[in-house]
This record gives sequence, C-alpha cells and structure tokens, in this order.
Amino acid sequence: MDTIKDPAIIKLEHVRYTWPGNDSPTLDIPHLTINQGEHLFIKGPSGCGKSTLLSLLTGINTTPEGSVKVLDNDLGQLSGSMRDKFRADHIGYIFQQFNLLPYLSVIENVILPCQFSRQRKGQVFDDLQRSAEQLLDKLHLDQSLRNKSVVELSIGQQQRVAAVRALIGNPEIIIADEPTSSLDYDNRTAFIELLLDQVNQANSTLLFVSHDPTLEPLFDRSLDLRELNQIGGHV
Ligand SMILES: Nc1ncnc2c1ncn2[C@@H]1O[C@H](COP(=O)(O)OP(=O)(O)OP(=O)(O)O)[C@@H](O)[C@H]1O
Repeated sequence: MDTIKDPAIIKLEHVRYTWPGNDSPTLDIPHLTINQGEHLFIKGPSGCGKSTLLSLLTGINTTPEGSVKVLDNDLGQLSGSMRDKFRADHIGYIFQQFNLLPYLSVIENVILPCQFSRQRKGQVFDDLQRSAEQLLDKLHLDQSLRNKSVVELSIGQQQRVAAVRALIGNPEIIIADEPTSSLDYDNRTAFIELLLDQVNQANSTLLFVSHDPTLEPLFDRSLDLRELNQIGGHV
C-alpha cells in the first residue's frame, strides 16, 4: 500500500499559552493545521495574540498545554538549543522589530542564518555573498549601503534587510510579522513580489501577519485569530 504523505507542515492541538506573570491565558487554540506550500494571511486586532502565536510556531516560546508540531517535530519535546537549531535550519523569520544585529554590516546580517545553519547554507546554490547582494538588489537597497552598519539605515531599509535575511537559503517556512509596516508603496510592492516569488520557487510555506487588508487577496487563505482563539475580550 502506498503511504500518503501528510500535507500538514504545522499542526496545533489544544494549545493554551499563558505569558509568565499573567493570570489568564492569551491563546486557547483547539486546532490549527497549515499545509506545506500554503500562503496564509493572519489578521486580527492589536493584542489578540498574533505575535504570541508566531512565538509558539517557531519554538521561541513553548507551552505545557497542548502540542505544537512543525515539520513532524513536537516543539515542546525539544530542548532550547534543539529548538534554536530547528529554527535556524527551517524557518526564516521577519520580526516586527527586525532583530538585526547592530554591530554587523548589512551583508553580515543577511548571511548570518547561513552561518548558524549548514542546511540553510547548503540551500544557497550560488556564491553566498552574491546571492545576498542579488536579493538586496531586488529590494532596491542601494549598493552603497551593503557594508554599512545596519544602525545607519532608515527603518524601511532595515525592514528590507530583515526580509532578505529571512529569505536567504530558502527555508521551508517563512514567517513574517507585519513586514511591510515601514515600507513605502513602491518598496512594499517590490517586497511582496520578491517574497511570493521566492516562496513559490522554493515551495515554502508562508505565514504573513498584517493589518493591511489590501494584501489579503494575494494569499491562499486568511485566518482571523479572533475566530480561532477561544480567549475573547482582547483589544
Ligand atoms: N513578553 C510578554 N510578556 C507578557 N505579556 C505579553 C508579552 N508579549 C505579549 N504579551 C501579551 O499578550 C497579548 C497578545 O500580544 P501579541 O503581541 O501577541 O498581540 P498581537 O496580536 O501580535 O498585537 P499587534 O498587532 O499589536 O502586534 C497582549 O495582551 C500582550 O500584552
């Protein structure tokens, strides 16, 4: 008998998460499945738990209540260092606050994931530096900025560096937390085109959190966290 591969790349079952020091949970998610190659738009009002959900999907936080499985790994069963390695190997994350390293240049920030992860580096099929430069070019980042420290860049330029860092090495999962909030119209369009182009080429799964309703139609599926999360009364 043929074995049928489970298309789910992310599976949450009965997940509740309470931030340390809080009396009540922020998230209560009975069930969530995201399939391999899916492009998912995640929305919901400020404070409803979108970033908290992403922190569980990436293993930045874990919970003893329920299970979070990503690429067949139960993240709650992995040690902190195993989760760090898992994240470096498989997930490109564009953080809301970018999380660029201020003492590194633009190029050094971009190639960082490939220094942490041999797997990511192995998935760069060209010279690493050249691949980084090509991606930066596609996002209109001026060549004169490549060797500057990221602190010398504008917020919109930093956001583009953070995006390229997430894309390098074609990770299976790209997670973007409001990645276009600091971009002007032209750079927003260039960013979305590059992002969709890259994830399609690599057949990656894309989770995209945004408050921008004009982007929603570009995605396969939309998830309103207010409808999924059983904890109400947020704002
Ligand atoms: N580090 C933390 N410690 C304690 N509580 C936190 C922490 N981070 C978030 N929270 C709480 O969890 C809830 C959800 O926050 P979260 O950042 O996940 O919302 P969000 O939907 O991503 O909001 P936004 O759209 O404004 O980014 C909020 O009530 C927030 O105060």
